[in-house]
Amino acid sequence: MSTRDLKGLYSALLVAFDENGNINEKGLRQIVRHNIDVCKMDGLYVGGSTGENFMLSTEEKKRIFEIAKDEAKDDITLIAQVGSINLKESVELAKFVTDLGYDAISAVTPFYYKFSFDEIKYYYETIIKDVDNRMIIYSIPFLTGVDMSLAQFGELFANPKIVGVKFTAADFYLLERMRKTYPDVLIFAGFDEMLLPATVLGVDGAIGSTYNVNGVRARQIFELAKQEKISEALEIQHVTNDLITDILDNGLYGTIKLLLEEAGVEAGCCREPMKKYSPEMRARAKEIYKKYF
Ligand SMILES: CC(=O)N[C@@H]([C@@H](O)[C@H](O)[C@H](O)CO)[C@@H](O)CC(=O)C(=O)O
Repeated sequence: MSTRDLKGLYSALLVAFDENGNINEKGLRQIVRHNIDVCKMDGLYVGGSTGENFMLSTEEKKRIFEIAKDEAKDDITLIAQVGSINLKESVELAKFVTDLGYDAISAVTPFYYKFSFDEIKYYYETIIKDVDNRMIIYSIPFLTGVDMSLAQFGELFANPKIVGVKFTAADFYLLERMRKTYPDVLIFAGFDEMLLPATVLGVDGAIGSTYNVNGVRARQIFELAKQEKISEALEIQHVTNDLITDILDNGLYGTIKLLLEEAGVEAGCCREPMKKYSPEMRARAKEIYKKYF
């Protein structure tokens, strides 16, 4: 099992697709390199929401895990998101990425059906049971509808292989309670627009989509906040949030890919049913790039 320190800043890795929705390997490798060489990320979170993962087949997910590992080698920390409501698939992927040498696995809370907490607990324990690896819970209630309480998180953390949580929520009361109650658990902030307040509350790192292009500013916010230079960090969070607002208005993942294209990275298209880029969307992305980079 990898003993690598998991703390730090991670890009939630984007995946380049061609016009037909197939993985563009060359583009994907370029995105990985850009995150390492330009954005200076500590790690990559592969197979998350940003990776359009829930629209992919098992074989495509495996190929993406292979390409990301092959390109990144051991240069940065790699976390693989293997969660799915097909538990057998998650178990298979957890073994696959552990054999590839991923430093940790992560799994989104099972969604769509209203699973009970006992079922959710069973899901995590089953995924992690037969692999020599560490698990980060991926909690994103606004997309999954799964809200867990402080005590329920605690029940999951009681398993020594469940070492952390990716907390994509704006519930800062719960975040503060979690930090105080479980001081040894790794907490990763999931909303890039709230990186500063999350860092003030003591998160160990962050995982985000916009870090694929805005990693340098994210690093400044994170480091300044840890040094308690709050007003300086806030200035950068303000610029970052202007950028994120512009990105969200123009279409989240597509716009980040178009910004990468402006930076010379072949980031490609999004997977259907996400929409194709219109000429207006492309033009707006060029303006956003000029304004912020
Ligand atoms: C739904 C979503 O995309 N959330 C992003 C955020 O980085 C988000 O895009 C950003 O804060 C803008 O709202 C991450 O939490 C998701 C993520 O890390 C992932 O790809 O799994």
